[in-house]
Amino acid sequence: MIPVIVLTGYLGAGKTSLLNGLLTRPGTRVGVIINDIGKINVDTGLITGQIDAAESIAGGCVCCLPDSGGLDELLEKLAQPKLRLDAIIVEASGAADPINVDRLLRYGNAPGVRPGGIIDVIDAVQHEHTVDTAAMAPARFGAASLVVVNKLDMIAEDAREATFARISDRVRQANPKVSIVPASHAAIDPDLVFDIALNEDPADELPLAAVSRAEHDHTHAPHAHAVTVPCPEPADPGAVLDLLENPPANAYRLKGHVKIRTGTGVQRYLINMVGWQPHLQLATPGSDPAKDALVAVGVELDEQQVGDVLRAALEPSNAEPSSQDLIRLERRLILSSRVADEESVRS
Ligand SMILES: Nc1nc2c(ncn2[C@@H]2O[C@H](COP(=O)(O)OP(=O)(O)OP(=O)(O)O)[C@@H](O)[C@H]2O)c(=O)[nH]1
Repeated sequence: MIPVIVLTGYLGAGKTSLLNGLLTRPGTRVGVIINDIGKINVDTGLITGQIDAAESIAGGCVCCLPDSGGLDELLEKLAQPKLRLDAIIVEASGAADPINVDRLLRYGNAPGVRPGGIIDVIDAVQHEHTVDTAAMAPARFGAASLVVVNKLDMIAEDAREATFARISDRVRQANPKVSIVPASHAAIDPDLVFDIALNEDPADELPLAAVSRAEHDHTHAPHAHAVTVPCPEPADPGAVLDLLENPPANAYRLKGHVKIRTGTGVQRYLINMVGWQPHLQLATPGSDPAKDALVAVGVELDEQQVGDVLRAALEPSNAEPSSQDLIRLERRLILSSRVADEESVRS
């Protein structure tokens, strides 16, 4: 399933800049949906990286669509196997409310896609005059999976750290567990957001990867780190679900194939968790059980601690799983296969 990553942020916060940064890393085939309200046109050159497929939602804000119909249609188009996309990025308009965008994605029905996180971009200079002006922290942060505090280059050097800390505190009032990264020119490490599939240019793509990789290495964006823990033997479903419900600090993503003991024997699953939103499906056909492993990706990961937490969750288990944990597993699979069913599962 293709992850759908949504960029939100107040007008001028740096969404297009962030998108451009993500697109400078060929190796991953990326589709883009622009919510232009007639303003941005993919052809104007504002988007400078390599896009493998593009669509646009014009004439209105994505979050004000009467239902997810419009967005679902575009996602379905981009999810066609012939496009071979690895990720779809939706740049919402500056007017879009992340809460509504989150609702659209959760209750959408586009086949072949899964949530890939909502990245909310904050303009560190204007934030407290535009978005965060009331006593309560803005509710919009509750829907974000990653918050990028941008334009820190425009803050005096001696005030930068304090500004980042102040804004982070406000964000955490609405969303205590969200990942927050500092940025200038909206530069974040693309590895944090999606998998960089290759370190070399694919034969049929523009041979730009080497150049842009070199550029990327000079952006000074905080680097994403990965911690990998192999899963050669079946683990207990309860332990794995506990991990997904309470992932280690700063682990923005968890992904990988794992073996889990179920009521009917051992089953292999593909796990994809982004910003505390877990997605579970049966293992990808053709994937090699000998390479099963779980990978945590994040900025400023405590590698030892994260490794210990993952190892504990993946501890080989010979015990029969409890019926309660099997129900939890089933429920998680249903929620992942059709997020729109969440309400019916709850009731
Ligand atoms: N100095 C500085 N300028 C920035 C930074 N990020 C973005 N900009 C500039 O701010 C302006 C707005 O950036 P965009 O990336 O277009 O912002 P946006 O959120 O896509 O804007 P809208 O689509 O109009 O809502 C552009 O001129 C960018 O070059 C930054 O971190 N530092």
